[in-house]
Amino acid sequence: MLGRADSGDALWGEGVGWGEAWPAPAKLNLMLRVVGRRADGYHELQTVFQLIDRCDRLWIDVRDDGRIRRVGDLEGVPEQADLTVRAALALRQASGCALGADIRCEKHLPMGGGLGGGSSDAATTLVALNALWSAGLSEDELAEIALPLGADVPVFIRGRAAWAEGVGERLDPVELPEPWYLVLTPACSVSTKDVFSHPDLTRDSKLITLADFMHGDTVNDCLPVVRREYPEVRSALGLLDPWGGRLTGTGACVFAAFPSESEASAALGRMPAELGGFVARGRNRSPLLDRVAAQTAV
Ligand SMILES: C[C@@](CO)(OP(=O)(O)O)[C@H](O)COP(=O)(O)OP(=O)(O)OC[C@H]1O[C@@H](n2ccc(N)nc2=O)[C@H](O)[C@@H]1O
Ligand SMILES: Nc1ncnc2c1ncn2[C@@H]1O[C@H](COP(=O)(O)OP(=O)(O)O)[C@@H](O)[C@H]1O
Repeated sequence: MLGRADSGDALWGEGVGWGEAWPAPAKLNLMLRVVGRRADGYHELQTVFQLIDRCDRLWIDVRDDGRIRRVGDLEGVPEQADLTVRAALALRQASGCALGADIRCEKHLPMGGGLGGGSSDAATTLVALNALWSAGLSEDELAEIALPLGADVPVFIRGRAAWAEGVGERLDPVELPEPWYLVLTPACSVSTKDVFSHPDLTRDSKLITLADFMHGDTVNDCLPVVRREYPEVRSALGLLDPWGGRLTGTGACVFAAFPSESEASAALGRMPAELGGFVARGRNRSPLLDRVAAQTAV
């Protein structure tokens, strides 16, 4: 888990030189309703995704020998289970490309935090390799390959803040305010699978509209279960009470919105020193879209 003292904060914005890195931004779920369950066990959701300017960074070298390799380790994730490797294999299969890749991922996003880091790494790998291999797949085709890798991967392929339905594959871009967020990263990892299989999870929320959300309906149906099962999340949320703290996805991260960076930073400064957290800006457009445009212009 990365704390606030992390010197390698990966943000994007004015004056940030990306070099050869491919950004993989985090997301927040600004609300999340569980509105049904499909025959295959997956849950139907309504959610609003917004990107934030906190990113993992990937470096990818094309190989001529067709091998796909992860460079470096990721604690608890074997190479063949790594979503970057699985994404590259899926793209190679779908495109029939004979090339390979060495993939290095510099993690800045906590795993199992509800920030979608692994999903974003997978999406960035798909988008980057589609360009680097000149595979020529469309955005729709990439989104189709993305979904079996994880319900959250398509939104990172599209790279836009979105109103989402289904399991997250039906996406409508939305223009939202772009506040500053204080994100707290409790020292625990929440399993998405465990939350969705919990007997007490609400699974029949009524459908709402984008207008309802805009008027302040920001319920997260996973919250009661996560708050009960994970004391670290419960206490982090309590700390954000004065600013209306929310859970992102199935957690473990919690967040609150502020009108300015200085107010968000001041609130972070009031948090216990041992609790990890960071300040990031909400974004409606992913830096990945600019990075791929720069690549294809070369
Ligand atoms: C809940 C959300 C909201 O954005 O975020 P996270 O908190 O995980 O970041 C996502 O829908 C998560 O997407 P993702 O993390 O890609 O989940 P997946 O790997 O596809 O699913 C992990 C497991 O959770 C369950 N699952 C997931 C999504 C869903 N709509 N219904 C489910 O029942 C399934 O048991 C699945 O095997
Ligand atoms: N490159 C990767 N980065 C992060 N997690 C990965 C990666 N590859 C596989 N995983 C697995 O995916 C799980 C979910 O990761 P992540 O997307 O970061 O969390 P969340 O779905 O809660 O937002 C991790 O706990 C890990 O086991």
